Amino acid sequence: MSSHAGSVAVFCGSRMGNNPVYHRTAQIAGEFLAQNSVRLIYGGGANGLMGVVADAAIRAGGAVTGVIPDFLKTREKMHERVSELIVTSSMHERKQIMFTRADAFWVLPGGFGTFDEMVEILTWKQLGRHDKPIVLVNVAQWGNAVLAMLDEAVSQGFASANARAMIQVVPDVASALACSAPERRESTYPVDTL
Ligand SMILES: Nc1ncnc2c1ncn2[C@@H]1O[C@H](COP(=O)(O)O)[C@@H](O)[C@H]1O
Repeated sequence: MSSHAGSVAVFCGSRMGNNPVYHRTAQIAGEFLAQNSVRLIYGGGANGLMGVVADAAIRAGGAVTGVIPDFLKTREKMHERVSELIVTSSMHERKQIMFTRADAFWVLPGGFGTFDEMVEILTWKQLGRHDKPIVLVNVAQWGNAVLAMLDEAVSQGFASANARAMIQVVPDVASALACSAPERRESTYPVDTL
């Protein structure tokens, strides 16, 4: 497994979305990580696509770390069957733990929370706080609008083309794994230096 990440943080929806392909993609992501001995790090809920990824990874015998803030335990239905469950006192702590533990980040279909997580991890990379792969799985073109927003920021002179290139876009999960080899591990920084 040396050519792949040892752990991948998956950002995705706490809802299922309207297209059945999103459910299938989340399932494939969980299975794929497990089959490739890559630990899944995720938000710790059993709801929506987040729950689907975790369930699929668990069923396939994979290692799963869920990281959930105490205030979301009920709302996002804390997953009881993950291999490791971390309950944090805040969203900030959740993000810090997910960031520190992941070797790469996958963005699967999701809503505002997913966008927040994606943009934050991208801006941390832009600021030189890490050099871990960030991969958006653009199944069914779900991410076109958010990608257009990034492109527009470059067109309008508010972001560099280099920063835009810090997020890779792939059509499916298999391609995401191929993009997730660790880059320069030593260049990861603790979030509290941000
Ligand atoms: N502001 C947020 N920062 C980090 N994570 C967040 C935030 N708001 C929601 N989230 C989490 O993201 C996932 C997915 O949310 P969706 O809105 O369904 O995409 C969920 O665990 C939220 O707690």
